[in-house]
Amino acid sequence: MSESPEVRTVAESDVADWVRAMSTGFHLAPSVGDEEVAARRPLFDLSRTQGAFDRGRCVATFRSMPRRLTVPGGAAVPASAITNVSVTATHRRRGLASRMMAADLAAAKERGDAVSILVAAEYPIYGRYGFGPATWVTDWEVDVPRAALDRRWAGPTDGGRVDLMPLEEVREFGPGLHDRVRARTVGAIDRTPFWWEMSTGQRRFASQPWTEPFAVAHRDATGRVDGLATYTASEEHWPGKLPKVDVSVRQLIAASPAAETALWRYLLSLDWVTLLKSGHRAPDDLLPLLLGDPRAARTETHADFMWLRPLDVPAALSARTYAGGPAALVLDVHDAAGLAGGRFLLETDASGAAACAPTTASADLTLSVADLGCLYLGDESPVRLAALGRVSEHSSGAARTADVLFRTPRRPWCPDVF
Ligand SMILES: CC(=O)SCCNC(=O)CCNC(=O)[C@H](O)C(C)(C)COP(=O)(O)OP(=O)(O)OC[C@H]1O[C@@H](n2cnc3c(N)ncnc32)[C@H](O)[C@@H]1OP(=O)(O)O
Repeated sequence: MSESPEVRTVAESDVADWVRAMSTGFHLAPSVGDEEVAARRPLFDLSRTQGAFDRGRCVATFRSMPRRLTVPGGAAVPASAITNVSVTATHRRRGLASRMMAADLAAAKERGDAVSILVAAEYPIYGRYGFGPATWVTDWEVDVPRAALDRRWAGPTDGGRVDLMPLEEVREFGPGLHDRVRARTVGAIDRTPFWWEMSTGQRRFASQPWTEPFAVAHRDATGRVDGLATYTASEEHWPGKLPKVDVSVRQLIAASPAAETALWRYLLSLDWVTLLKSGHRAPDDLLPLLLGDPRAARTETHADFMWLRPLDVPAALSARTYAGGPAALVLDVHDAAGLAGGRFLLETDASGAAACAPTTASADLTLSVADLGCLYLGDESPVRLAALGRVSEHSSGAARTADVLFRTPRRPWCPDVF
């Protein structure tokens, strides 16, 4: 075997080769034009962008970005969001991804990030690095004619209204609305100006063909924008003279159930539309139960989505709120990488607030840092993990106590691919 490639942060002069390597690793294209490199360049913080170089050529890519992650109770914790992890096929399974991951996690820990997050391309990759699936997604396809909804729907009847909106206005209203939605959505992350420019066509990548979406906003009775949906429609077909159009939702965010309901009703009442593709939603999204016949919403995808790795257990656990307090629980967290493990006392009060600090008291529960990642946003059940043998109970009923404390009434949801 040839000598081991050099793993390091990239310099400005490496960027084009790094983008080419990432494009190769993701099977996008073997070469990348200057225009595409320039379009992607604002995304990279070079101090957080790593590459592996073999004889001067980039063969592996990895970068991370600062994000704020909403946790139960509405606080946002500093998160290191990992993306663009790729190793060229000729260099796989030699530990390159592991070396870049170790360097990035150590830097995130050093910076004081509470957690690292990522969207896993494949389930088996990231558990070994201490990540566990913290949010899941469901995509539905609604057979609209079978949805048993009144097709005479003509807009909200509670004083709200639904209006189509040009994309310039989406850029104006979207960020403020998203901040409100994010504060009430456990698992959501902040969106950058770049995100809004990409999603509204102001910035484009040559490799990604652009279709301008329709945008529709919901305003409450006071006229304030409190919901936004963007969507595209397929070409229409007329089999047997019956109109047939698919609508694909790109995003649907809402700051109230009324806005969310009105936007789904609008989409489900579009004339000619026979199929509505929801895109990635929380598994307990309102959508199926808004239908007269929820079976008309067929689950197209149900899968893990955002994976989370605790880096600072006391900071992460004391940032969120808990149900059923006051309570105390000692967690023994195992972390093979030596970044976040230890024994911690979690104490919650009746308001849901918590303190968490290292302790020498005996443990109630033992679990891996990856399984703490599964529990952190409230999605997974400690009782279920105990049944699987992944959480060990040392005091009777401790898993059940943890279940009451950690789980949330609604499931966490990260609306964005990153
Ligand atoms: C957040 C994101 O960016 S997700 C995108 C991830 N990228 C992709 O899926 C693109 C295609 N795949 C790749 O580029 C590479 O295969 C990667 C990045 C997934 C892995 O890179 P490698 O350098 O081969 O990983 P590395 O050699 O460090 O492997 C470490 C361990 O993970 C295992 N592993 C790596 N990838 C996979 C996989 N896809 N499925 C199962 N196990 C895997 C290896 O077998 C190895 O196991 P071991 O420690 O028991 O020997």
